[in-house]
Amino acid sequence: MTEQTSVPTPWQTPRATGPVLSTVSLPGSKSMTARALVLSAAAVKHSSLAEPLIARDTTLMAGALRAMGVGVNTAEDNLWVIRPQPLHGPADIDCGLAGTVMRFVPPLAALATGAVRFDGDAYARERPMGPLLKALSAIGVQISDEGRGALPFVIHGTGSVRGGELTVDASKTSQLISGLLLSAADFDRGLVLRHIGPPVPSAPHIQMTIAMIRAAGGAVDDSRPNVWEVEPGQLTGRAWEIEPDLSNAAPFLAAALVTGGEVTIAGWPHNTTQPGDALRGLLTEMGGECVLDDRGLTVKGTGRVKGIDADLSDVSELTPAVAALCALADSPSTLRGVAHIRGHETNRLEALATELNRLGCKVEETDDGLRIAPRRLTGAVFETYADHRMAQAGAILGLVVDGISLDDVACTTKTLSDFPGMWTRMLEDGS
Ligand SMILES: O=C(O)C1=C[C@@H](OP(=O)(O)O)[C@@H](O)[C@H](O)C1
Ligand SMILES: C=C(OP(=O)(O)O)C(=O)O
Repeated sequence: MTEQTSVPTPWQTPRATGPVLSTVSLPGSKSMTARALVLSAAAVKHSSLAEPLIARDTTLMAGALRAMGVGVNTAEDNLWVIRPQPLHGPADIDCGLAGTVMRFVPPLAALATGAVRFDGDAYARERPMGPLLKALSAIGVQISDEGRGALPFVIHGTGSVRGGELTVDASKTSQLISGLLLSAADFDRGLVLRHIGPPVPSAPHIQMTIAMIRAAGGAVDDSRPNVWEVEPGQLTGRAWEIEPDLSNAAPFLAAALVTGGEVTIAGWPHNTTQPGDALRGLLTEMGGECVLDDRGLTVKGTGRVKGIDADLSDVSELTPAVAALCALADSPSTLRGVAHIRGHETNRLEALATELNRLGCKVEETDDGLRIAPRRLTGAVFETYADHRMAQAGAILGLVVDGISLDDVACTTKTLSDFPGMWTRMLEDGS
């Protein structure tokens, strides 16, 4: 595994000295790696993951499965091998700050025998878990959470889950739907899951879940709006090929936009369920020129960024990078549809407003997003709130604003093992 480049704290983000010209290879998708691991653990035969993401979130996911008895061999960086075993407690699961671990593992743990205890980082205890715990209780799973509806909690598995009809409110996170669907083929009656409430965010991530369950041999009916049905049945093991993480492409492509450079992300898939694919449209609207060809996705900027009015509900994890671009744009922007990112790694709307305002931008939080009026920015410490995407947003700004430093860049290991090294190498390639 690549080690994180040793960097001082605070980290002075590097300033671009000219247009950034680089080709970047990104590690595997966090979301696909997490799903492939869970589906492999629930399968009847062994599976492999080619080019998995090796970063904190996926290492914690591998650890969670191992703790319940699954054979997870990560000795080869580019080929992990998963051997399913009967799931059992007692087990302690560290969720870190990973939404995927805290939402995808509890339904699987409910299929184990014994007690499986979940906890995580300080802020993980603030992230929305109540609706998932309520949903699991409603299908017969015994949970001790002392009424908190949050981490820490214990799932007392009996080796089977009834499943059947279930109604949830997944407006706070799509991961509630994905987590339940990923284990539902192993529930006695499968699952008929119905969402009632404000719209579910991050719809492409649900499509990714469905596509991957089908690829593992599961039967999913998603023909009715807000209803997902998984038939009970056995999942097969398979060879998963993990695509590059397109959400992590955001800061690198943004570098082309703000410096008038040209950045290629190698191996960009031509067909994908990853929400990061929407960067092509977003960055075009913001003034870039995007070309998808055999080399990958190339974004060329002019150095001039246009403000946008955009509903980011499908691609909410891109909000910090897009907000950084908006702060550097030549016209105001409105970002909508992302109220729920107040429950991401930190309250991202509040954090973005605070940090961008600290640099001199004029940012207002709305009910479901941000209004951003660009101003001349001046350098300061950009606080990351342990959030990898806040750190990436700060790094984008630091390319063109003197004197920006991040209080903590190590938080980027959540989804990239060496963001500072990759960022510095991108600038060394040509700028
Ligand atoms: O299922 C997934 O892999 C994810 C779903 C989304 O969560 P929300 O629905 O909470 O936004 C996304 O923001 C997160 O980074 C990854
Ligand atoms: C929201 C995110 O992560 P998580 O999977 O922890 O929810 C993210 O990576 O932007």
